Amino acid sequence: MRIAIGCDHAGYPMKAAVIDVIRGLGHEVEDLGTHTPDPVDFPDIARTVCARVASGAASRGMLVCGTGVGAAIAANKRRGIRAAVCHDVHSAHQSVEHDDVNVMCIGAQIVGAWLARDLVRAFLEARFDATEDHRRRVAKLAELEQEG
Ligand SMILES: O=C(CO)[C@H](O)[C@H](O)[C@H](O)COP(=O)(O)O
Repeated sequence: MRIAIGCDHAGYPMKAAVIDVIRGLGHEVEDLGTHTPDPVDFPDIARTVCARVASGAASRGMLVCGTGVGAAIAANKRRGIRAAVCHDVHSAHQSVEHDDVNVMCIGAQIVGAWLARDLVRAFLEARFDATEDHRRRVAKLAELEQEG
C-alpha cells in the first residue's frame, strides 16, 4: 500500500521511527511533513494527509501529534475520512476491521516507540471485514458526514 504520513512538532520525534516500520512492512511512504521540529499546526498537516487518502492517491494515512486527539478531530472533518486515535493494538486492527478506519492517529507524548511499532503493524495488516452489519454502519457514518 501507499501510506501518507504527517506529524506536527509534537509528533516529529516519532515520525521517522514510524516511517521505518511502515517501510519495513513493505509499504510505500509518502512523507508530507513536517520536516523540522519547528511548531506547526496539526490541522494543516491533517488536511494534507487526508487529501491524499480521500483522493485515493494513498490507501491509508497516519498522523502523529502530541496526543493523536487533535489530528483525529481534524481528519474526521474531511469527507471520506474515518480517523481514530489508537493507543492499543486491539483498537488499531479492530477499527479497520469493523469501522473501515483509513487514518490512524498516534500521540507521540502518550505511546513509546515499541508500542507505536505494534500499532502501525496492526493497523496496516488489518482489512475491512465487509459483513452486512459493518457495511451498514460505515454507510451510516457517510450519512452523518453528508448531514453536516
Ligand atoms: O496533541 C496535539 C493536539 O491534540 C498537538 O500535537 C498539540 O499541538 C501538542 O500538544 C503540541 O502542543 P504545543 O503546546 O504547541 O507544543
